Amino acid sequence: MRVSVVGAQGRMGSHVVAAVEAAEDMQLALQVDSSDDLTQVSPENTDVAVDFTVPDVTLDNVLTLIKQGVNVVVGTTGWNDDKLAQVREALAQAPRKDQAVFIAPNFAISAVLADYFAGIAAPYFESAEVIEAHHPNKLDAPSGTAVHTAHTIAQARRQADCAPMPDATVGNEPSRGDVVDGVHVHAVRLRGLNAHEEILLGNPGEQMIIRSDCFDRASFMPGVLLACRKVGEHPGLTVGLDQFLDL
Ligand SMILES: NC(=O)C1=CN([C@@H]2O[C@H](COP(=O)(O)OP(=O)(O)OC[C@H]3O[C@@H](n4cnc5c(N)ncnc54)[C@H](OP(=O)(O)O)[C@@H]3O)[C@@H](O)[C@H]2O)C=CC1
Ligand SMILES: O=C(O)C1=N[C@H](C(=O)O)C[C@H](O)C1
Repeated sequence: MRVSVVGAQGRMGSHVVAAVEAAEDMQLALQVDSSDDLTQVSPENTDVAVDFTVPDVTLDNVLTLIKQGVNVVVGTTGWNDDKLAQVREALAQAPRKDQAVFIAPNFAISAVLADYFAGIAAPYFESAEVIEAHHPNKLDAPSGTAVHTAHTIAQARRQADCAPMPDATVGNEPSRGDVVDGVHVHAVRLRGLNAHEEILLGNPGEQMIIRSDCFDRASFMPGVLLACRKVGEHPGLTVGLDQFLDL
């Protein structure tokens, strides 16, 4: 499998380059950075392109790669329903019928399972809030993972017909964090940290905390390689590594 890496010199991209080089069933094809022409990536040299760039450019990159006729694995954050709809539309007009795009807010197994467990637990608690903590070089806030977890919690609570969460705060106090799909999300940026998430769940007299700590970017690599191997088996758009695990 020939894998090209877009954003190859970045913190994640450089790890992906090394992981692909070390994988016996993969061959590193092109390394693309911000000054390079993305249209050099094509089916002649690439089976899967992996994008770890920045939230502002990832949609355009994916649309270009779809037109180029290659499958895409995306780890970059910044996705919303409108952007995902544009990807689906582009895939419907793609050069190949079986073309595939896979987007994951997080490739680490601890984070994927934390999100999954949060969905199971959320209907059993009156309150749920998310705290994410990252290295201070991160551009976006809250993290893509925390946004995804907030939607997971909200969806599980809607399905279970839960009552609104108790909260007597008057007005939209910034100190209560961002509100994503009705769930409060708090973002910390601290030197020394990498990528961490806590899901706090509360009932009268009890609390449960689900926590994921990614101390090193090595934690994301098995998920990235799994996605490269699986993406071709799932034509269309797939979101979330949980879709490729037997959960
Ligand atoms: N899904 C997951 O598991 C994970 C997701 N992430 C996400 O991945 C993204 C990247 O994170 P990180 O590696 O830390 O960020 P970095 O800033 O270290 O890397 C981004 C890289 O993308 C390059 N770049 C910018 N624009 C383009 C472009 N148009 N074409 C090609 N390359 C471009 C940058 O180059 P230059 O500096 O020259 O502009 C830079 O090398 C973020 O959105 C982050 O949240 C991070 C970790 C795990
Ligand atoms: O920027 C990062 O570092 C990370 N970004 C992703 C996110 O925003 O959720 C995944 C992980 O948290 C690391």
